[in-house]
Amino acid sequence: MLKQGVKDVQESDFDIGYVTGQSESEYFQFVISPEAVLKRWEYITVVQQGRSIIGRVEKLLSFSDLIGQSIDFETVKKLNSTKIREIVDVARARTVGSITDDGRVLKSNRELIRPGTPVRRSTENEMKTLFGYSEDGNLELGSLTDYDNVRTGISINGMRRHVAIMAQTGAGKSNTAAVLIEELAKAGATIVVLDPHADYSLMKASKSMANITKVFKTPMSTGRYGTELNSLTERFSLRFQDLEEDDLFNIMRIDEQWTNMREIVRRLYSNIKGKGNFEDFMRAYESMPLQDKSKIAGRIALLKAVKDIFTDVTTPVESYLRPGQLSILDLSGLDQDIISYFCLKVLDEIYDQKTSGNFRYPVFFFIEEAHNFVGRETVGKLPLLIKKIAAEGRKFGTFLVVITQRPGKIDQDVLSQCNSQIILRVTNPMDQKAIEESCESVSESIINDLPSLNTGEAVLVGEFVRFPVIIKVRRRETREGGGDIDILPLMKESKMLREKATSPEKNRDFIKGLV
Ligand SMILES: Nc1ncnc2c1ncn2[C@@H]1O[C@H](COP(=O)(O)OP(=O)(O)OP(=O)(O)O)[C@@H](O)[C@H]1O
Repeated sequence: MLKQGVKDVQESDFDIGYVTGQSESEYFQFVISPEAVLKRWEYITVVQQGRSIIGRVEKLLSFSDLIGQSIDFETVKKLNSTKIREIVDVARARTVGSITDDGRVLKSNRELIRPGTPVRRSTENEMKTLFGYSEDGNLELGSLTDYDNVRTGISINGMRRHVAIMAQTGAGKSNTAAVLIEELAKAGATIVVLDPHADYSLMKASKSMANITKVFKTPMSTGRYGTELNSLTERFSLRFQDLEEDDLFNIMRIDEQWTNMREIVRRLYSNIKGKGNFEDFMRAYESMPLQDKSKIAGRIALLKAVKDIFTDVTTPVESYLRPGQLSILDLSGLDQDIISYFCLKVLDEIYDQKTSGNFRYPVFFFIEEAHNFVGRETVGKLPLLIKKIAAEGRKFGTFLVVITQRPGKIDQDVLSQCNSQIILRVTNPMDQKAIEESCESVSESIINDLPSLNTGEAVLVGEFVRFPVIIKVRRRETREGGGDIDILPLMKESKMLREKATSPEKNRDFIKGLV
């Protein structure tokens, strides 16, 4: 940014303010030069004993002694027409870190910042030193907000802990998760994505990812695939005779209290288990006494509705767990019980491979809509397994990336096991509270920033960054599966169809038909 009237000189060369009032090592305030235009979240520097201390502007205030709260309209008008200028602009900044004169980066500042110390805008180089991205051991996620040239990211080593991606709907969660998947995949990670709305399946359609991606879907998938991609997907299937009784109860939604129903199904299945397929099961059902048949008829209908997912083989773990492979499980079109059953199978098989040492490479599980898999009140084997992975998984090189639009609804133990967070816009106070309570490194000031983030802007906090930082996440390179629909042209089209259908000619024809 150039100072007015001074050509070719960066404004960062000038003092734009002076530290005033009471300051601490973490916070300080400064009076702003009337010529300077400063925005929230800009970075500023004070130099003390050869060390550059970088701060982030968190609050901007403007004061006037003359134009006080009870002043009337006419007086303000008169004052405005005079040359009297006594307004004072003040900024409050939080220190982020400091850079020593030999270029070392220090995480915190322990020195007092004295009143009267000059303040200047931070230079791009200082920003790059503090937040910059270097090829080695980093994943580039975007650039520093308002500093497009400062590419920034997270440390791969920081990914040795679980990560939470949280945002309200439409704030850019899926795009952020896709960027993280792309970056991890480039670095050679083995990734498994549980994708309830087929938001990620189109990653397979991108040149850069096509060879390393496998999309598994069921015949019930409602994902928006093109014909060319459809042929590249693989079928995910289950062998009916491999189901446990509990699995069958879950699929047929027979809760524990329905003991009679459970007993009938148990009897029916005990003759088939391990041997007979879905058709055998249905034949056995048809030959049951009418009294028993009618008791479970509704539940049989539920099972019939998902019969297409059953074949004679269960998709083997080797097909979705391969070094460096991105496996996307398209779970669209299935209801939550079946989704949970599928995911339990997949996670259980993979975790088994990891804990037994059969698969050496780090595995990242991306769980979209995680509050539906491991909610505060969700019970069952799947939430138990996810909680186990959250508690112990990292010892075996198994890492979770939980993605949710309802942080307040996800199991709080799982959330608190995530040592790094990517938080996009969140305005719901309950969700903000849940984030603040479960995430150690999230401060009140970060929570206050969340509602004002633009789409795609994210706060990164925790183990994978040196300092909490607000970035603009880059757009995903791969195609979106579930982005916002452009409704305007569709509404125009439906209006046209409506007009056509209700045109005077149509009406005339209709009335003619009546007489
Ligand atoms: N970093 C970004 N820059 C520009 N546009 C973005 C960015 N991230 C997301 N968008 C756009 O914002 C819209 C919503 O993004 P996205 O689907 O990622 O949000 P979401 O939080 O996952 O929403 P939902 O909960 O509805 O799935 C999309 O149209 C997407 O293209």
